[in-house]
Amino acid sequence: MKLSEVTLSHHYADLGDAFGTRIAPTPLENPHLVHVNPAVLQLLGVDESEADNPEWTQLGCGKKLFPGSRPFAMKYTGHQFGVYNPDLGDGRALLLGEIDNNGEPWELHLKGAGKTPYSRFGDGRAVLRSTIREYLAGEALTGLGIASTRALCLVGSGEPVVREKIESGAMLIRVARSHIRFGHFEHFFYTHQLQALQQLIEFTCARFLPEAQSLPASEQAEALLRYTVRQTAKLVAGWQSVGFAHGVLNTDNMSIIGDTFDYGPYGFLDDYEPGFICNHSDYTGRYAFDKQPGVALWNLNALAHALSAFVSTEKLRDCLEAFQPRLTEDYAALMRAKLGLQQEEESDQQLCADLLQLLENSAADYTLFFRALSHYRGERPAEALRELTPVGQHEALDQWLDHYDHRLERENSDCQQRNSAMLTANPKFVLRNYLAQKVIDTAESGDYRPLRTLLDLLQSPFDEHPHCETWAAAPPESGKHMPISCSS
Ligand SMILES: Nc1ncnc2c1ncn2[C@@H]1O[C@H](COP(=O)(O)OP(=O)(O)OP(=O)(O)O)[C@@H](O)[C@H]1O
Repeated sequence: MKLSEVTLSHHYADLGDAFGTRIAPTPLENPHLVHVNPAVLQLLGVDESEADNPEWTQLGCGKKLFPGSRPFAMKYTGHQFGVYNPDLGDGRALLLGEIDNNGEPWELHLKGAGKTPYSRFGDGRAVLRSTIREYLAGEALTGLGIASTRALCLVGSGEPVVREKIESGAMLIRVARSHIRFGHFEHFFYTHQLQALQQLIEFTCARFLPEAQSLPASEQAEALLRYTVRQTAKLVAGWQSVGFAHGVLNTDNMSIIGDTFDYGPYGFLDDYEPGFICNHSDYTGRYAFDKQPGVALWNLNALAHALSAFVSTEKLRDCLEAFQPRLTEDYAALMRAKLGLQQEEESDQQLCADLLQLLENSAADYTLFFRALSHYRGERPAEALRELTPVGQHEALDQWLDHYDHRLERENSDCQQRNSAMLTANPKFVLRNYLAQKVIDTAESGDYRPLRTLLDLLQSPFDEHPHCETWAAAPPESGKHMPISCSS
């Protein structure tokens, strides 16, 4: 379809006033188009050639609305760093409505759209730096096969926005099948609005669990929790396998359908460091990389608590108990693929744990090591792998490779086929923070070409892209552990 044929409909906003507030965006001053995402246009059923349509500037800066759009700030609450905050909601974003692509609805959400009743002390704005980070991350996770919200377009402006320093305001249109967070359910539970809570459960089930639609309320709520537990386990398994740390896993940043949601101070691992804390403001390491599975379960507990109005404690517990085994199974399958193992053996878990220990002891680059292992053909010395580990760890590396060789013998797989399969499981390009910062720096000086290059690489991170080797390199020491704060 052409851009001119797009009409938005409203299902969430039509649930009623208890769910949020209708409010128009506050347009950005002096807007200019930074990027339109052809891959997302395709998702929405809009012609890719429409990426060149000048209308995006006005649509993406809040000046012009899509036909049918009735912008809506959603009300939600949530637990932030373990503490319940009743005052949350879309404080700088608006649900514009949804596009139906052949029966598949996609919601459009304008981020940075100005103040709403839920802005508290905020200015309702987002800055170019943080919108670029969100734009890149959505493509990076999607490219790696991990569920994520994505961005349709990004608009910059000449509007000054005060953060730690003066930055420029920007807006992006976020696209997702749903913007419902755990915190939406918590809001209705903690304010004792049980009828609205039931409405929300019914709405979510109708969208994502049609088989549960005709069930009574209690069974719908239980089915929903089971579904979210499953989706969240799959999501976290994906994060842990690629070395992604979200940074702010508050319950208002947890999507009910298991998308990676709200990109703030996230980070991909450079050196393999399980305790990696990417959020500069996370003083206790609550959201450290290796804490994510436990925190996700904590958040699921908070969701379960919100559903306790309808579901018995025994049933809630039963749903939650499915999380750990599901996560372990999904993670093991992903790690087997990274190691080129097709069959499943009990000892694989140990083989994987030993490798991770070796990587940790070596402070080896997580992505580069697995990519190099994808080219391994049993050679000794394994030069490419040795280059990624310090001399003092070479003996341990050889020992691990001996075990790996034995395991591969039992697989009896063809080496070339294994290498090819591993190259589709171990990316060459990940969104390292120093790369994100590099394109932000150039974008802030008005040059968006590096941003476009990085987006292309992240959309096909398993391909070789031979002319882009520098984008695959490990960061210089100064590019590791960049202090990324929540400010956005
Ligand atoms: N500049 C701002 N102005 C107004 N409200 C804000 C601002 N920044 C954050 N908020 C609000 O503070 C709360 C927590 O913010 P958080 O950074 O988790 O979300 P966000 O990045 O603004 O949005 P989202 O979760 O939709 O991606 C949310 O209610 C959010 O709307």
